[in-house]
Amino acid sequence: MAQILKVAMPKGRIYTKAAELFRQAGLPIPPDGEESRKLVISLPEAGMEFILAKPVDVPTYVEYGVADIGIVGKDVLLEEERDVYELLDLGIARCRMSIIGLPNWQPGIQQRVATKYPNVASRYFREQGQQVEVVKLNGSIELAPLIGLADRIVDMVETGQTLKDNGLVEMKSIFEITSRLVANRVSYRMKNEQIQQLCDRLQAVIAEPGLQLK
Ligand SMILES: Nc1ncnc2c1ncn2[C@@H]1O[C@H](COP(=O)(O)OP(=O)(O)OP(=O)(O)O)[C@@H](O)[C@H]1O
Ligand SMILES: O=P(O)(O)OC[C@H]1O[C@H](OP(=O)(O)OP(=O)(O)O)[C@H](O)[C@@H]1O
Repeated sequence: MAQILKVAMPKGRIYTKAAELFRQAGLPIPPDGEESRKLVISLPEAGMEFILAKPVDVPTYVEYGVADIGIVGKDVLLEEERDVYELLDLGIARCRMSIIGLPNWQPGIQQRVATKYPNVASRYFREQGQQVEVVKLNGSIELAPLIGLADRIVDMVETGQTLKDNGLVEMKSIFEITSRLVANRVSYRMKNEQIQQLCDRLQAVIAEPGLQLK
């Protein structure tokens, strides 16, 4: 009898797209239950358990092995730098991480950058040889240049609507972002057959031409 495979799923934007991918791959997935507050959903007949987590916490659960595998945005992987094994680019929840500013931005003596991704931003500007002060915010990042907290931000851009509505411009795209399937290193060895099977099924769907999950 196979062991239970524990899957950390991010609540929010990624969930709906990941759930659709699982369905198309013929894999079990709990419904996108807005009406339920249940966070651990067992599907014993399928040999799986789903842990519904805050997206940023998925790599933590996987690194500690309380989840065997997880789905998470590349942005979070770059920021958190958890020791997990990246198995598959799912190609869903596609967006980009960009440097954004006011249209008239000029480099000043003191440069301040606001972001939800302080590690990624600090690394990026250091590599560029630019001295900037990085300020961590937790949301509505576009506010920062509008109200004078920072002269630029590092944030996600998908449709560009948020930028447009706030009169900001995308100065440079620094990373293409998609969601990834990650595994705990020990689980990957101990539950290799189950994980590989799931991976193969997802891979088959991702490889289908004309797949509309983006
Ligand atoms: N337009 C977008 N803006 C931000 N993230 C996006 C966008 N499109 C896709 N993503 C992906 O979705 C993930 C964010 O999902 P979501 O917005 O549900 O969570 P969150 O804002 O991190 O969580 P919470 O709202 O609980 O703090 C990102 O990590 C990224 O990989
Ligand atoms: O290019 P767009 O399609 O407009 O998407 C980008 C916006 O979406 C995200 O914000 P989110 O909705 O997660 O809110 P938050 O800023 O409060 O995190 C992101 O931080 C941008 O603000």
